[in-house]
Amino acid sequence: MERTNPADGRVLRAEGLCKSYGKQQVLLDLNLTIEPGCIYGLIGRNGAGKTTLLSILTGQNTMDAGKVTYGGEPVWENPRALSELCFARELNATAETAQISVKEYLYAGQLFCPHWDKAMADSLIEKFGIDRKKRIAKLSKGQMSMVTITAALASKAPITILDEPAAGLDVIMREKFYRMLLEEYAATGRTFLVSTHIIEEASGVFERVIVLDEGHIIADRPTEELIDEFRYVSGEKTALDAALAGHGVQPLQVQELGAHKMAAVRGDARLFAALADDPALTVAGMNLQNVFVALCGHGDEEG
Ligand SMILES: Nc1ncnc2c1ncn2[C@@H]1O[C@H](COP(=O)(O)OP(=O)(O)OP(=O)(O)O)[C@@H](O)[C@H]1O
Repeated sequence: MERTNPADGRVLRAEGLCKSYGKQQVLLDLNLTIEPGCIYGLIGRNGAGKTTLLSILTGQNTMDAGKVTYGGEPVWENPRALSELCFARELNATAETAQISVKEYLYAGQLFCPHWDKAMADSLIEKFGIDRKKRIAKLSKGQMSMVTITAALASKAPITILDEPAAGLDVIMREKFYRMLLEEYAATGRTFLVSTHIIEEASGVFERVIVLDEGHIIADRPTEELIDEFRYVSGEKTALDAALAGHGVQPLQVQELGAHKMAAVRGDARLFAALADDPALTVAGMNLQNVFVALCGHGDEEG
């Protein structure tokens, strides 16, 4: 299939990014590289700074320190760089754009996005069954998500960023959305950066996952490689504690049920093989959601 709109090797890069709102520091000396031709997932807890990061990457928000470049050029107030980047924000009834109709919203997309694919926008809106004369404010939450997704896909921007695109969608529409994303990616090689809280569902779509926690990126890895660094190890409490201490392992997260204990452990194949060799222990794989909870669930332990 023809790849119509690749980023031609141009990289979106954030270096030393710092951002505060008043006294609240949200991003702390953050570095990130978005390579062309990849689907990235951005995950982080509520308030971790995902939207702030995405808006700074696309020149829609200021930073206090650091720089963001695309193809080596600063992004801020740079029409050439910005024309290659699409940031599809979540719509809501109070957004500035909420009083215009779907048709007007998509027309604005056409004016702002030089690679806009009108036929694709029309076909998606039709497929989603959305009345284009309706004002955005009068759409359901799911329909607002569909309009955002339509604009993101039809923008044909080499780097397309979607902030919580699946939030308002039911499970069937979410599956459909990820299928459309994969099809578009296969056809064009465009880069997508997608933030989501519905982690497990999206994990198969993300080639690479970026975890944002307390202003820092704590993981930026191919999804499978990241998942493979973690295991649940369980067994009788004293046997588990002794084994972990023997290997010098500090568990990330523990759950106890009576004399039984389960620990989320980060390590390598050698450690996991050694733990699996212990007849008193059981070693099991984790999924991306489990890994996220182990990495970012600090401070929320029960008891
Ligand atoms: N314009 C603003 N003025 C003041 N504080 C802000 C502003 N925008 C965001 N914040 C604060 O910055 C922090 C990060 O917000 P942000 O929206 O970037 O997080 P997020 O990871 O996208 O969160 P969520 O997953 O809940 O949408 C939050 O504590 C938020 O209250």
